[in-house]
Amino acid sequence: MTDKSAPLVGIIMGSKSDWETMKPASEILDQFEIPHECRVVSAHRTPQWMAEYAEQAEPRGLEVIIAGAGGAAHLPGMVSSQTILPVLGVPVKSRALNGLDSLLSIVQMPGGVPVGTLAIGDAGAINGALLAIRILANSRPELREKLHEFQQVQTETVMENSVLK
Ligand SMILES: Nc1c(C(=O)O)ncn1[C@@H]1O[C@H](COP(=O)(O)O)[C@@H](O)[C@H]1O
Repeated sequence: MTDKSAPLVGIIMGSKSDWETMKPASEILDQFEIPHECRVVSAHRTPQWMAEYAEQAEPRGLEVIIAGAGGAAHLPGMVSSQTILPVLGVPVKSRALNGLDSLLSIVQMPGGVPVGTLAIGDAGAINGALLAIRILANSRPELREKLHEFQQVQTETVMENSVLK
């Protein structure tokens, strides 16, 4: 029997300071009632834990990993190199370079080690969660239904507020 509460998505981030950016991803997954976990895992500061996390993710039943990191953001790529799960990278806005460093560190992967790179900041985190849900929805019709509803409500909300003057 499959455990309905076992996490399907792992949200990881290089530092606790990334939580504010990554929290909206967790909120979207909550909204869709997707079991997930949120952990600090760093390629730089906790390399062994990162390797363990990446290697164990698939056997533990995770299906997608969303990895947020800022600055020299090596976490998504290093995790991708040690798992066959889809890894979605969220560049966290850095103080020094506004997240451009994070974006470039995540996006420019060598061929053979894929990371799906999202936008800088919380929009990237939100879309990372929605992409994770779309991936899960490929084999879960009930999730596909929820995604249709989500899009419809979003469109209706924008249309209801479309007249500005
Ligand atoms: N980019 C990485 C990695 C990594 O890629 O492994 N580990 C931590 N960091 C980043 O360092 C920034 C500053 O971290 P602190 O706020 O803890 O100094 C964070 O945005 C984190 O993602």
